[in-house]
Amino acid sequence: MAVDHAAAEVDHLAAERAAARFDVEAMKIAWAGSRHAVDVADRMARLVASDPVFRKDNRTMLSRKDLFKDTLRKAAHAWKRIVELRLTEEEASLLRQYVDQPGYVDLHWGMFVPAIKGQGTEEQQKKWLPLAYKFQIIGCYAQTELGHGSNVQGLETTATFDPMTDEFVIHSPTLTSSKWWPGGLGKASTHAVVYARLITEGKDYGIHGFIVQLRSLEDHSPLPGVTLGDIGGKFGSGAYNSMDNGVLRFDHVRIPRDQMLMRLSQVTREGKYVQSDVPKQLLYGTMVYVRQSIVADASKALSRAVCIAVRYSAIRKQFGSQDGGPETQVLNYRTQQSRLFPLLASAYAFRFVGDWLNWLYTDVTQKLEVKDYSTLQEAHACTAGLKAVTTSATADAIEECRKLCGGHGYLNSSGLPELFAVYVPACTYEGDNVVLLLQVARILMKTVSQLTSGKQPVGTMAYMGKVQHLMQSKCAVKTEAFEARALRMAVNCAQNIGQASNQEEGFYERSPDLLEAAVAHIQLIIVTKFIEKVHQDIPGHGVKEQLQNLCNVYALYTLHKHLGDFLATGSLTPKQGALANEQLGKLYAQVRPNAVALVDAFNYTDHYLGSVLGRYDGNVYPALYEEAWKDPLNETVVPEGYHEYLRPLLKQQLKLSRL
Ligand SMILES: CCCCC/C=C\C/C=C\C/C=C\C/C=C\C/C=C\C=C\C(=O)SCCNC(=O)CCNC(=O)[C@H](O)C(C)(C)COP(=O)(O)OP(=O)(O)OC[C@H]1O[C@@H](n2cnc3c(N)ncnc32)[C@H](O)[C@@H]1OP(=O)(O)O
Ligand SMILES: Cc1cc2nc3c(=O)[nH]c(=O)nc-3n(C[C@H](O)[C@H](O)[C@H](O)COP(=O)(O)OP(=O)(O)OC[C@H]3O[C@@H](n4cnc5c(N)ncnc54)[C@H](O)[C@@H]3O)c2cc1C
Repeated sequence: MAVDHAAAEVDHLAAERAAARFDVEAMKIAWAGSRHAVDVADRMARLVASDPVFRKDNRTMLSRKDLFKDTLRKAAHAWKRIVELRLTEEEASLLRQYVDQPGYVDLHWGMFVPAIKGQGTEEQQKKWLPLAYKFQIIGCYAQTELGHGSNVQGLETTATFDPMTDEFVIHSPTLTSSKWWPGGLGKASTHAVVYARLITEGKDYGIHGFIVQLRSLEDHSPLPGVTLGDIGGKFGSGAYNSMDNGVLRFDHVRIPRDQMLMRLSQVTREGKYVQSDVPKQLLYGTMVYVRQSIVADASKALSRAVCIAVRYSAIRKQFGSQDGGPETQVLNYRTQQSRLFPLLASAYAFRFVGDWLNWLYTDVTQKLEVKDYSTLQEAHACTAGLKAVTTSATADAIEECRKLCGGHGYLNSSGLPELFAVYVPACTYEGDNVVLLLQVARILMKTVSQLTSGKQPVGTMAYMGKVQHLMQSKCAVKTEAFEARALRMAVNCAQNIGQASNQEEGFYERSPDLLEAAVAHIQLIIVTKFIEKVHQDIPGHGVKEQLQNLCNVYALYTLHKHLGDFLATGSLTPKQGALANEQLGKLYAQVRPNAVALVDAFNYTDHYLGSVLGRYDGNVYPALYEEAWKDPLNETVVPEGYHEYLRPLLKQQLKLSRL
């Protein structure tokens, strides 16, 4: 008798859900932050999922041109819906998230507008922001050049003030000064915030931001002196190829003086350079803003991958039980759990540290408004470090989820290849992760060097003030071990650098160790913020217990993975390390019955997940089968090319065999 495997799989997920030991609806609130956040996200996700224009299941099969046009169409339709439905800023930004297709609007709202807000004077904001808010202009963020991305001070584009005409002359003096990479620049943007070296009265004052019009508002053609286009196809099918990352060159393009962003410094009518009393690092403010939002995005991308892998692992069965009973769900294999559950825990960890980082960013912004710059360094270290650690971990985790889904994970219809391809550049954009971790390391070294002078470190570095205690004690397996590991690694680096003939040389020589010290410091922050979260009042049956479990999984898994650091610094004994590993196995057993419900709590629609393996109803096999037939290759039974290339070959073989 034929067994309906599909129906059996569907029942499997229902059984998993019934076995969960906590209130999923309450967990949705803990994940999203509030009842309101759940409701509004739910509404926007469904709005997108039910609109045929936002269909995306065919995306990996489109040509680059069709994909780009599809992105323009989706962006225009999204804007139409936002206006028609009078959506709030919160709703509109969620709607764009669920459309889930990188495009020029991301840079317009995500960098162009924030750059003007952060670096423009009130007058400049009054002039430019209304135009941007109504999409009467489209903007991008043109910083990186062909020759320099990480080294912002090395950019070569010039903005030379001409006092005769009260204008800046924007120029690309070399090939390597061509702007290269800005998203939205290639085909869509009419304007850009361009970063260039300001030259006035014959002196180079370094990098500053300028608003430059690139294309005609009449017919979209490039303005005189402007050469621009797309930089070409990128990694993976679909994925980030919907974005028109661009190249841009200027040939002595003139802009009015008041298009220099003048909040941080000004050039007077006479050409005098005037520095405001604000730190010049505020020029990097837009990057800080985006880095904090990238941490929140890491938890979104990671939770999507984990949701797919957990649901599919509950459906997928391989090998029978020893007594010839039913086959085993792969989710029951201890190895599957030890690879998957730390990723599930990381998704929650990144979500909560992302919320905290958002709070920190808001707090710093408010302080800046009253000219309090005391937390600027903390904001830089936390955004740079958390961006680096969470994006690297997420990129690795998406690939691990693909492997956890076996062969089917490699199909585009699993959603994982595209998620990986679209996500991996997060390790590079908004600051290469190594470059950012070295920034954290510099701040750690500065903090260590100030310990002897009695200056008490603050914020996330405060634990370093307990130097006497942390350098000596053996630690119990909890936060203190993370503190001791991070501090001892930093102090070791500082001591080694101190022995070098000069500090810069020492830093350069020790940079691989410094990277690890920075990672240890950032992991301490993630663990600490997760612990703080679970100490809060969290309503809902069993929710707090589940989060406590996941917090322990995250901490112990991190400890297990970096046991070498803990042992080498004497922060733990080998026996404690072994006990921690034992405990981890027990925790996985507690996560197991709740795993499907824990990913349901992300509340993702099937449209947003975009994966036949991660479907909410678990009906994986019919969906995989159906999806295969949609491939353009299956439009004809006999493939195109048969008559040119297969038939002659086959005929020739036939003739040969007859000889
Ligand atoms: C199809 C399916 C869809 C699925 C979708 C799924 C998921 C999608 C997920 C995510 C997508 C989400 C968002 C996408 C977002 C973005 C992508 C698009 C755009 C990307 C844009 C960009 O990349 S823009 C360009 C970014 N460029 C960089 O980041 C450059 C990095 N370099 C630097 O920042 C600097 O050069 C530097 C910091 C490394 C060094 O600078 P320098 O001036 O040389 O400084 P010093 O090192 O000498 O330091 C001097 C002092 O300044 C302090 N400091 C440095 N930076 C800052 C700062 N930002 N804030 C405050 N202070 C800073 C530093 O500490 C020093 O201080 P001291 O003097 O006290 O020591
Ligand atoms: C998808 C995507 C979108 C982007 N969008 C934009 C945008 O909208 N606007 C924009 O302006 N830019 C954008 N960028 C550019 C991006 O910000 C840069 O690529 C990024 O900052 C890295 O700089 P780079 O390419 O110069 O790398 P490089 O610095 O050349 O890195 C190459 C290697 O050198 C290493 N390295 C560099 N410096 C050091 C150091 N001091 N110590 C040790 N190792 C080092 C790096 O770790 C890396 O391994 C985008 C990039 C991508 C991939």
